[in-house]
Amino acid sequence: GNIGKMLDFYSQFNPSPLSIKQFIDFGLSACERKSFIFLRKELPVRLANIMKEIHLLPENLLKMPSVGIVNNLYITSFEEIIHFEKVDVNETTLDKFCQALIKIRNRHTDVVQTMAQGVLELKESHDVDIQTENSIQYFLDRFFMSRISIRMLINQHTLLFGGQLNGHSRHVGCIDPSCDVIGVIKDAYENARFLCDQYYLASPELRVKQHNGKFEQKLERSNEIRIIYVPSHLYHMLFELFKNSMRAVMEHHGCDSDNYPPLEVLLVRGKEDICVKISDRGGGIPRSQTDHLFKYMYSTAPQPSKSDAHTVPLAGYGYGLPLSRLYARYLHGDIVLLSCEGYGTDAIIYLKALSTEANELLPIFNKTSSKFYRTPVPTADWSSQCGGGMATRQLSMS
Ligand SMILES: N#Cc1c[nH]c2ncccc12
Repeated sequence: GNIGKMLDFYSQFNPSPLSIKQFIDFGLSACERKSFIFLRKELPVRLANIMKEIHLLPENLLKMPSVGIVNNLYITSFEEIIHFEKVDVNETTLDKFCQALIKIRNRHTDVVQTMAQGVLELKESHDVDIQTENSIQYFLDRFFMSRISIRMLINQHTLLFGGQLNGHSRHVGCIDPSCDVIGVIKDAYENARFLCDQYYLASPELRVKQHNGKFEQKLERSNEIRIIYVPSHLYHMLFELFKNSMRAVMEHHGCDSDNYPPLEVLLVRGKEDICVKISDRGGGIPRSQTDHLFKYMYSTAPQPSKSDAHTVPLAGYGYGLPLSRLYARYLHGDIVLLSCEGYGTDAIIYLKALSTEANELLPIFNKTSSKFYRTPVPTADWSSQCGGGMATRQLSMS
């Protein structure tokens, strides 16, 4: 129908990534009209790009009830936004636009859980082959990244122009131009520790060290490490990693031990990277398992209902790790897990040190992405099957 035509039209455009610097400069000049003109085009472009990709999903997932629900949410929101395409720019339409954005943000609050429910419905109703699993991993990374970016644009506009006064805060929308990384680390640790104490009646201590490679000579002003970043994203990543590290330490050292090895956090500012390394002595995991922690299919298990969620030890894995890695990658950072099975795990959050390099990383709907869903799993080009082959016989001849 008409929606189909509008989707085709807007999905022809590539999303326009913004840098943190552009978010800041735009926010400081704070012109609601310019923001409206940009968003009434950019939001439909980002929505249309990911909506077209939903229809490339493996048939079995696409027909799951929960995926249908999410698809309808996107159609409703897309229709509401393109309504502003032709309106005159005046006080009234600017206010209506803000209200529409808030309504859309609320409508999509539970989309992550609903998609996880869709994956669960698929796991419980079909066998899932490797190709389907690869397509789901590829899609959900792009789908959740697109959602992170759309919510970022909506938050900036509603925070800057939604009427709430900024008070004396120096924040520009949800961006802190001078984010105190150590402060966010301590906040996330204290809140994860609270959950840990509630469940295990104990928790590992925290040791924080920092090395500011930028100020080699000690005489520099302050060697505090501050970056231009989105504190809520940084908090989300740290809170998730601290929960998982604490759970590993408490499960590995048995609940009777009275002193647990502390979590050691190292914060380093380099020329290109800011690193936050969380090291735990929680016994680690085998190398073969590490990848699974970032897999949506592996991380999807019947989630405890809201009521008993707090009884599960710091809640399964869920999508916390894959989502945290997407938050890091959204502004060209990353999260890497390096485990030594039998000893412990290092989790490293990489952030861009330069705000000019911290650009949005956005999925693009095009031939390349479409082809990914159709390409069969490549035939093996490395072999490790032992026994029976000629090579083995030759070896036995020698
Ligand atoms: N994220 C994270 C983790 C941090 N430490 C861990 N130990 C076992 C399994 C996962 C983790």
